[in-house]
Amino acid sequence: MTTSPDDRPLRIAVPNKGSLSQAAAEMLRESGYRQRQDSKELALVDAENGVEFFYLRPRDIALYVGEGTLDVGVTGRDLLLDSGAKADEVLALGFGRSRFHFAGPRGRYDALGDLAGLRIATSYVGVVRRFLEEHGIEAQVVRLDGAVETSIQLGVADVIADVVETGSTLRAAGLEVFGEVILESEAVLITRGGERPRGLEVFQRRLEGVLVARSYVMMDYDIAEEQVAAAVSLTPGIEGPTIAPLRRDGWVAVRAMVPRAGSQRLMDDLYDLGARGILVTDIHACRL
Ligand SMILES: Nc1ncnc2c1ncn2[C@@H]1O[C@H](COP(=O)(O)OP(=O)(O)OP(=O)(O)O)[C@@H](O)[C@H]1O
Ligand SMILES: O=P(O)(O)OC[C@H]1O[C@H](OP(=O)(O)OP(=O)(O)O)[C@H](O)[C@@H]1O
Ligand SMILES: [Mg+2]
Repeated sequence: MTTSPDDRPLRIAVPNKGSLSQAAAEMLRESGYRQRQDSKELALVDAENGVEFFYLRPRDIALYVGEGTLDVGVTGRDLLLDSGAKADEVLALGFGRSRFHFAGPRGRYDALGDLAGLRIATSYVGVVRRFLEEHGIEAQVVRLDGAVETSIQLGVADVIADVVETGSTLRAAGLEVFGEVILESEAVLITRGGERPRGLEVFQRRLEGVLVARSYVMMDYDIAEEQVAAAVSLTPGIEGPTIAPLRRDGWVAVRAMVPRAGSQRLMDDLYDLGARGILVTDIHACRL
């Protein structure tokens, strides 16, 4: 049972809005937890699984967890770093990926050195100030809540530092990135610095199970015994493939988990080796 020392549920902060909220709820559902039906619900108890979810602004989540008010949370790595909260990343969750970049009017700037003395608009003041300090760059940081791309056109800033996913917002504003990537972000599971609250282990294992189930598939095929060694080297599985006898003499059935990426190519290679009846099925959940 996922409970804390005093037997209260594990208290989990989940994004209530924005880019991370839907994917976070989906991942939690796939992990077997109840999720809210209505986006107005602020909290939800899943007594059967010993957890309680609090739906909060992703930007605030690291603060709640850092203060110890909530045990764990799902937020963006960039938001965690920006907050300066005493919370640590314990698991990368593979969704909400983005890059954090400086950008300016197309063709005007091309290196970090160009930033000296400029006004930089951003919603991520903590991340930007730290970056400037680490690189010994003196520039003015202008804090905005959002739509930072428009700030240059309106004369509030010379450049911006913002989240870039597809790049289409930048293009539409006539901007382009320059300099190196400031950071690569994705949704992460966080806990209070150095702490492993009771109940975290089960919660984390469930999320890890979803990550594996998403990135692996189950592959089954039949093959002649003399080709088994070659085939198994292509599909070594996790602990080792299952090999079972077939009714057909001299043939066996092989079953192994393989990475989803490249699984079509693997099927081609197995077919060329003589494997037949090659089947790929999704994994819905697992514990390795
Ligand atoms: N296209 C994107 N735009 C903004 N944030 C993104 C995007 N893709 C991923 N993210 C990540 O989502 C997190 C920001 O979430 P947040 O909900 O605060 O912003 P938002 O999606 O801009 O929401 P809002 O509707 O409040 O503007 C960050 O971790 C960020 O890296
Ligand atoms: O590279 P893209 O795929 O275009 O995505 C990045 C854009 O999306 C976010 O803005 P959002 O729509 O959240 O608006 P906001 O700036 O008001 O938060 C982010 O701040 C960028 O502007
Ligand atoms: Mg936004």
